[in-house]
Amino acid sequence: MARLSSAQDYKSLLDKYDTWLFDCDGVLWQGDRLVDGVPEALNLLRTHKKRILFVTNNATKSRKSYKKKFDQLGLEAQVDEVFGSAYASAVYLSTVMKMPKHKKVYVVGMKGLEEELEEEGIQHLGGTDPADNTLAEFHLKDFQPDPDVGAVLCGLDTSVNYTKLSKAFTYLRRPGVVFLATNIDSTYPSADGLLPGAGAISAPLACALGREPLSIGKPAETMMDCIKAKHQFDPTRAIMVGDRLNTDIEFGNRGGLSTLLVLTGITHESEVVGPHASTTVPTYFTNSIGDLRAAIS
Ligand SMILES: O=C(O)[C@H](O)[C@H](O)COP(=O)(O)O
Ligand SMILES: [Mg+2]
Repeated sequence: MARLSSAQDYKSLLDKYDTWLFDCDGVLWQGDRLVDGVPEALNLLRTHKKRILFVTNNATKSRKSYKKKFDQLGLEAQVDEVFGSAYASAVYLSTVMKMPKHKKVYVVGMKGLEEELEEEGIQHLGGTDPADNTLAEFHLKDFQPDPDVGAVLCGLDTSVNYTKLSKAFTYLRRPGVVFLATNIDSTYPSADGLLPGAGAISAPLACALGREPLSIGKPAETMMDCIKAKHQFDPTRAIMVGDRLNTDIEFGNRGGLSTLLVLTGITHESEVVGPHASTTVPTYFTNSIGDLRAAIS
């Protein structure tokens, strides 16, 4: 593992890698606050004709709504450069699980997840339905489960409540209903600090059921398969830039890519160097992707 520091270090990255995969939360931004130097770093890569892909476990937005966020933040991005765990989950349901068209997904999650399911022609319930977004007492005797629900899909849901968890739990106790999570990140790096992540949304169901969900997002191969279905690239000349060791860096390492860990999100330097360092090791690490500006001649 190498700590990047000199301008030559960053210039050599430009020479070595043609394809750059960027995690979003904690790398490009924290919440809606852009990390300093990101526009210049991305523009530098565009100028050098590098292929750029955005690979996020955040399932609150669809690819189209991510494109709006990029536009609002003044960052160049195309919809087909964005791969979110909401999209990967919808593709998994339609092309890997091949869920029959009459079957439905009960969603514990937000609008972005529903939008991606709709794009893939998958029926869904729950999610942002006002009837499920309530703090009213849940009465099991009054609940008529939809017999066509074939899967429960959990993503980051800032409006999670006991009604949603109870409906999801009831569905998941039925034979053959699949338990899926867009991702199981433990925490979410907001602009003002850490908040519970998507993993904290599916954890209550895993506890109640005594079984874990199948997680689709990084570091799972499903996300890499989703990317490679649209973009062919040489992993030996590709680099994954991320802020979380057990998702981004593990994802890149498993895929045979080089990896660059940045310290603008979840991971602290003490987890990378020193006696308590993680066994998941990046190829390189640096403070911020904004440091890439040193390569601007
Ligand atoms: O809890 C979550 O869903 C994650 O913390 C978050 O959204 C991760 O997004 P990423 O860092 O993969 O862009
Ligand atoms: Mg991140």
